[in-house]
Amino acid sequence: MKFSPTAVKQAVGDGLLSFPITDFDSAGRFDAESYRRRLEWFISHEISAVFVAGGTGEFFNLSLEEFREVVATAVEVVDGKLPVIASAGLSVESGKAFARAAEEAGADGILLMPPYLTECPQDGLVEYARQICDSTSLAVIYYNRANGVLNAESAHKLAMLCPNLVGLKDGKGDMQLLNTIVKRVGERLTYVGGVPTAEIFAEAYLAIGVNTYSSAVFNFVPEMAVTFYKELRKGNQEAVKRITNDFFIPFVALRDNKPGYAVSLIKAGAAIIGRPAGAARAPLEMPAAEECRQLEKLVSVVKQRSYA
Ligand SMILES: O=C([O-])C(=O)C[C@H](O)[C@@H](O)C(=O)[O-]
Repeated sequence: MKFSPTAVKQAVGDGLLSFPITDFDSAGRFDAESYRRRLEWFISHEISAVFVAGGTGEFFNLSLEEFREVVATAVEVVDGKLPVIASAGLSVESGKAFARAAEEAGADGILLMPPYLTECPQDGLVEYARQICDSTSLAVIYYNRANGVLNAESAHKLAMLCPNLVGLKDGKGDMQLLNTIVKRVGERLTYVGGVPTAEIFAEAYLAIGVNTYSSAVFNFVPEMAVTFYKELRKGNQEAVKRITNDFFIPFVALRDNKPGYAVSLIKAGAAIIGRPAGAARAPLEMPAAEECRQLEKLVSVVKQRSYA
């Protein structure tokens, strides 16, 4: 089944969003077989969409050809059970090329990444996103992060210009800005919490009507990630507090040891649970042995506790 932009909007707006890491073999090449197994395992859990080659999936580290293979593999495995969203961006022209490749490979939507490197005026960002949105019939979710952050007026303008823009994913964690966007643009878009380790912001997101978020830790503690999401939505503050104290606060402290650990610690976590995906590519660095031991301890805490 293909998901229309409206169906993508609905699926993405409610339920936990998963962001698989991308598998590389020992020579550093994309490992389609290992990725296939990972996705089969992913979709055996309660999630509402699969965002492939996202930030956690090292979009910024993939060639267009590799990206095409990643998306095609995901589409085949997911087989219409959930929307598959793939990334695009960098420049208008490469954004269009990635969007085209995603569409040809059978994806249902695009996560539109910020432009590469340059500082951006607001009207320029709107134009960048508009041209890429116009080039595809897929649903687009704008990733409001880094040098590509739209203010509320620009988000509203973009939503008016692009019928296939269905969502905005926050990657900044500026609650004043996000709340202003939510209040200005309203239900025209769906909103996703998407800062690195989004769970640490999840309670704040929910309070302003952002019902869902992207989970990178789902890659290695999926049951806990799903439980956290469900308990949060049920309003079980005690369970949310326990998981935050036991896992997310120490995890975020470890993550903050080095830039890029929001991704490479996830790859280390996958190796710890016996689902290795190879090393993250440069410029990312894998955690040191002692950091991996600390992560292992966190994983064993999660295994010992029953959170629901
Ligand atoms: O594009 C990405 O991978 C993300 O930004 C989503 C991540 O899952 C992020 O929210 C996180 O680290 O939890």
